[in-house]
Amino acid sequence: MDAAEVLQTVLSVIQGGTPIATPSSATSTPSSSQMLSPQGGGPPTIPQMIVTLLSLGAFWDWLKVLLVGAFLEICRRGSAAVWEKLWDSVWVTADFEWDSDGAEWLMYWLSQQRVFQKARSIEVCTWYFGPEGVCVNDLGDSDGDDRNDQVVFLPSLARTYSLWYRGLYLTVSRDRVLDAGSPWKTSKDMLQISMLTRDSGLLRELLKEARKAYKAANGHLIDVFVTEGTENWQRVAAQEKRPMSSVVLDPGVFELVLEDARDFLNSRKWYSDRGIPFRRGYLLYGAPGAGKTSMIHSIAGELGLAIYILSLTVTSLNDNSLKALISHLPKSCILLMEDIDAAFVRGIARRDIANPELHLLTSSNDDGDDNEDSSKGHAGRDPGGGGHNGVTLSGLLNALDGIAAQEGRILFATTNDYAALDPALLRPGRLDLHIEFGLASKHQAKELFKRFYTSSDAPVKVDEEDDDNIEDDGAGEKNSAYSSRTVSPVPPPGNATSKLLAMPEGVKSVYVGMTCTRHSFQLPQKKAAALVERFAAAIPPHTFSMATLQGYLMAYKVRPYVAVEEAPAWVEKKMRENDTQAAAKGRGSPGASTLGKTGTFHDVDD
Ligand SMILES: Nc1ncnc2c1ncn2[C@@H]1O[C@H](COP(=O)(O)OP(=O)(O)OP(=O)(O)O)[C@@H](O)[C@H]1O
Repeated sequence: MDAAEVLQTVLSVIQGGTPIATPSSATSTPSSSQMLSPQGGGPPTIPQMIVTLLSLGAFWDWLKVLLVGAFLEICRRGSAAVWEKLWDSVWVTADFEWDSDGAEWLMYWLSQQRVFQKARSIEVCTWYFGPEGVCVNDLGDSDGDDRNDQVVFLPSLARTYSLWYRGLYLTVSRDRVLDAGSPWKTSKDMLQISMLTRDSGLLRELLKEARKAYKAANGHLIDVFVTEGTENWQRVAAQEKRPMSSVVLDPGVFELVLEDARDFLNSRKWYSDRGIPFRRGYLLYGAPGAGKTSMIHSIAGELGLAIYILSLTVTSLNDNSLKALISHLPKSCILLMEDIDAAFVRGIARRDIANPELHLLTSSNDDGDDNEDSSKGHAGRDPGGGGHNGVTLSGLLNALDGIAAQEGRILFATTNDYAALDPALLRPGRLDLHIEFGLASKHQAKELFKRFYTSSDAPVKVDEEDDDNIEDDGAGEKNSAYSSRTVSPVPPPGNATSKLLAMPEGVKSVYVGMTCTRHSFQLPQKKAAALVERFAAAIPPHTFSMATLQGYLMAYKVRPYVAVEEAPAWVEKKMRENDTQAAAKGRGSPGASTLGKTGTFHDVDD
């Protein structure tokens, strides 16, 4: 009986009929079909079929093939598993997403390794420098200052680099894999590092070393994050730390905030012992251009904290995403909400969108005292001229101090309009310390002047002798054609600075703003002291913002004498402008450049 016959028999049995007779079965002596047929001529029973199958020689051949195949497959899989186990036992491997911090540290570490510097296959990138640009190299033919000349060397895709670390064999590879988490089936790059050792602690050591080297290289920078999508943070920049001395405030203000924040960061246990949420909030309010943002930047540098900037006016933001964003903050960081009043005026919905019939947003889903706070003085305030997002005041309050709010974060909120803020937001626990920033005081004007002309990293050398040649009335400087608004089209000859500003004869100066030809100017101490006093005397206190004064001095970057000389005229002109503006707007009396009602400032420029 051949295989076709057996198959036919089996099929007919399955179909419940009698076996189909084949020509061979019709002619031959008792065939399989006959054997399978019960004596009564009905369909064969299952035991009969089994007996028949076992009696077939081909069946045993098939069985042998099957068993050998199964055995070989088991061996293959077993050996693969054993090999994998063996491999795992001698290698320690770690995978990093390409845009993760770990990958960044390792990339920096790798960029310092000779093997990588000498690698013969490498990806050269001229547009991606990484958020910190720490892996940036120049090609050796420039001083490296020009970003256009710089490149970054990345490991090539799907290539493995081998090197030695503390005498251990190490491989690094970069691969592109399918992003399992992405609904769009996008791919992502992964950095894999494997070390030939059984001690996973060594990989941790390597990571620590890479992080330390990276941080050391970044010691002068602070990380700045913004929201990515609506629930995640993305690092967008690493900015140079701003020296504390560059923010000129009245004595003690900067120190007060800095020490308070420092003290807070060191008091985690104190807070937890007393069951107080470990969070601190500062509100910096006052005149535009008074140094609020500058101070936050500088404090972040002093404390070594990253800044997370959250704009409440983003239209895609809602209560849930706000909560998610705040709960995704790291343990210690600065959360910056700039112009928080703008959120109230333009973006934030003061009605609870879940309960639109509520005219005033109450915090019944928050905690008790907000009810009372929220109802003070803000009823009927128009939520603003459109652009609403889904953030409600209670959503904001919850996000700031609800259960999910991150512990250890420092919140800095800034506003130019203190009165626009809801009292619920201002209460201790949310914004604990409110610091007012006024227009420039005499002290600030003096310090700003000193900062311009007496301290600089790369001063233009002016020795006493040269300096003495500059007449104190600034006549020498006056002709230097170095000014923001009055530029002589054809500068007087023989002046190095002026040459750079030279324009073809007959062509009028067409620009306003500041030109920059020399980096800085350094006055000798004794001259500086005298000029500082004269400058401060010319500037009326609490009349101009620091940004305005800075703008003025920028126009006289290398002409301190003229800056002092022309200050009274400039002040007069500015005051006049301001009066005209105030009169035009019909808001306030002439000279309304000074502090208005509490918390609201008007600068002559603003
Ligand atoms: N107190 C200050 N000391 C030094 N520079 C200052 C000071 N205030 C303002 N400036 C300068 O003015 C410019 C604007 O400052 P900054 O952005 O810090 O002001 P702000 O108070 O945050 O303004 P706004 O409320 O409009 O955001 C910056 O270039 C900064 O260097």
